[in-house]
Amino acid sequence: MAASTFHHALGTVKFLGWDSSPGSQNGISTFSVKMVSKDFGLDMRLLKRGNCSSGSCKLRMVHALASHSSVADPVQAPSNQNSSDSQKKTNETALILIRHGESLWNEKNLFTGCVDVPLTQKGVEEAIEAGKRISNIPVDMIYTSALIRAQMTAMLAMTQHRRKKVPIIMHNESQQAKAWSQIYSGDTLKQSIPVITAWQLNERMYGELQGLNKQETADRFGKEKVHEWRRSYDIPPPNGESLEMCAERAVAYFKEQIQPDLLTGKNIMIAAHGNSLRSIIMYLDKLTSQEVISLELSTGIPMLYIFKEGKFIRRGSPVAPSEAGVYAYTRKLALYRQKLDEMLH
Ligand SMILES: O=C(O)[C@@H](CO)OP(=O)(O)O
Repeated sequence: MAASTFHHALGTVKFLGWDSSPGSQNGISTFSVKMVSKDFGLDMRLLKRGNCSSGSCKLRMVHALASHSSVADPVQAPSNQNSSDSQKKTNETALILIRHGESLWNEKNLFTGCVDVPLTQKGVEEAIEAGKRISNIPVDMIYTSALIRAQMTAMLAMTQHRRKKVPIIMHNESQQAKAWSQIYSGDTLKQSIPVITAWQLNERMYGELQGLNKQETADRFGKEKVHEWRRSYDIPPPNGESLEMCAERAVAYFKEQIQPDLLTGKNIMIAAHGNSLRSIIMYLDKLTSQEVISLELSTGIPMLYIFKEGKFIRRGSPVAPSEAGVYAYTRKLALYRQKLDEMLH
């Protein structure tokens, strides 16, 4: 069979030739292909049923060695699968934002910023509770900051998800880290959720306020001054980042890395911080620099958006995993939940 290109629900794939040992499992022949799609990259092995000579056969991915891997979730709404025009049909996806649970420095009322502080016991419980609230919402990819409090929150929340996929942190910091963390089972990969960590989603850098007590700082510099440092849009704390500076990197990252994933039909969760999320919400909700001043985010409360036809529709925070309104809101969420119910009962 000559080299040729196929269109598959996962992207365009280029046939490279037969696998060196074209085995046969239950009548299924294997061959190797190279994904052309920039979203998947690298080599992927596909299975094809029956005779391959026609070139019009259906492909099913079983094995991927992609660094930025993603796999079709078998518990997706039917309209999400098996069609080359799935790009058109998957233009409605879920975006979940979660501010991390309470950290040890939140508890002590200290400015934290980019200092890497873990969760308190209460923060652990908040993350678990957040996970319960989103346990029926599909998650294909997770983005977190580089800080442990956001990563703990994402991981603890996912322990509650009914789909029971395993969140796996991608290590792309070096070729070796990437090579050493490869997964060699297609089935295992299908049960995994890639977790991308990015410093751009970190909390705003609080400069010389980091480690200082918020109350003592207010007593020393005045309540108004400290409020200006904490909540104004463009006034930075001493040697730190203003919200505007934080937005420059966090919103740029969202637009360049996360939004393209939403556009290709992936459901995404972002676990990050008070101010990096405030800047992203400012972009999603088109808030002015005046409006964002009064936006406050509680720890461990998930917020749901639906991304549809290029627009972000704020759905609010699911009050409980059983909240009917959230799942009835789109046909896809309702179908996803129904499929989970069928699978788990
Ligand atoms: O200390 C911090 O890093 C942040 C978030 O906890 O505080 P603030 O609410 O002042 O932005």
